[in-house]
Amino acid sequence: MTAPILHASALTKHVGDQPVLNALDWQVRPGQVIGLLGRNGAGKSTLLECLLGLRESDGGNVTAFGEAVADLSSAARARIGYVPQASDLFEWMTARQMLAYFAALYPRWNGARVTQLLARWGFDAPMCDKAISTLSGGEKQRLSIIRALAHDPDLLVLDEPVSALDPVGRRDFLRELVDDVIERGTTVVFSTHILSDLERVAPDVAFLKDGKIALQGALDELLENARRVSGPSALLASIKVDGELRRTSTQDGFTQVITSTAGAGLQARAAREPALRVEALSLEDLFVAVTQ
Ligand SMILES: Nc1ncnc2c1ncn2[C@@H]1O[C@H](COP(=O)(O)OP(=O)(O)OP(=O)(O)O)[C@@H](O)[C@H]1O
Repeated sequence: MTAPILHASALTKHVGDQPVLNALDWQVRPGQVIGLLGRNGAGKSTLLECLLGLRESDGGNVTAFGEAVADLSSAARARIGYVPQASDLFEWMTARQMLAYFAALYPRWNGARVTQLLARWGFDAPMCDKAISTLSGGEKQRLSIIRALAHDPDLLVLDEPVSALDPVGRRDFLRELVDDVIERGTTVVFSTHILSDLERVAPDVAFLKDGKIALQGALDELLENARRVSGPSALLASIKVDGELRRTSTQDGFTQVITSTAGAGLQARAAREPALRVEALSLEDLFVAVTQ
């Protein structure tokens, strides 16, 4: 098996007294495209920052391209593109000046791609010469994405990359991600709350919950196998449900179980027990079941 591009083991991080990452283990392999999901405050940004060595962890090990992220070489850094949740652009510069600054820093800089993206994403000459501080939130987010893609990174990490984009901007970004970035084999990790976007681009999803990756897998397999099983509590108490993620019972004797891996046995049992219902889940159902 190929070596992981990102590898976290027993990664622990507190913010103040609050534990955010709790002995988290995670591997991202070359060419994977993973959507990172979790509730607000689950620690997605903290995790992405720790994975890139932008935030010091309290314990555990993290490597990127086989190197400890706390001491990442400039060659490894040059292989990473990162779009943070909050803008870290040089607000006092113009877009043109900032991109020229980064072009001089990176050994691999795809000027043709930058020109093409600027033109496609509405950065005409006057906009390229405006101070970044005067750009709108969505314009800054597009510029941040262009900067992250400009050096043809092998690993692209995006923290809610479309949060400030309008529907046209989102569609353009997703098209770029699918048709170009993913097509060339770039490894991508991105957090998002927009599940429909994720269903369009990410073959794999990972759910962050209680400081750990609670569930990860190929999105189509998860959706194919996850089920809501419901029926009388007495009946469900007698059934072993593999891959159980969540079980809730009402006072009037009704139980609902969410499972990530409904097997053929459960389906066969449901066919024999009219009181037992087995239903497919949407990604939103699965998100609620895993992260609540
Ligand atoms: N600089 C900080 N000061 C205080 N608390 C912080 C700081 N950064 C993060 N936290 C806390 O750490 C926890 C994880 O935050 P983080 O931003 O990583 O979550 P998230 O999953 O990215 O959230 P969201 O989906 O809302 O962006 C939250 O409870 C947050 O309040």
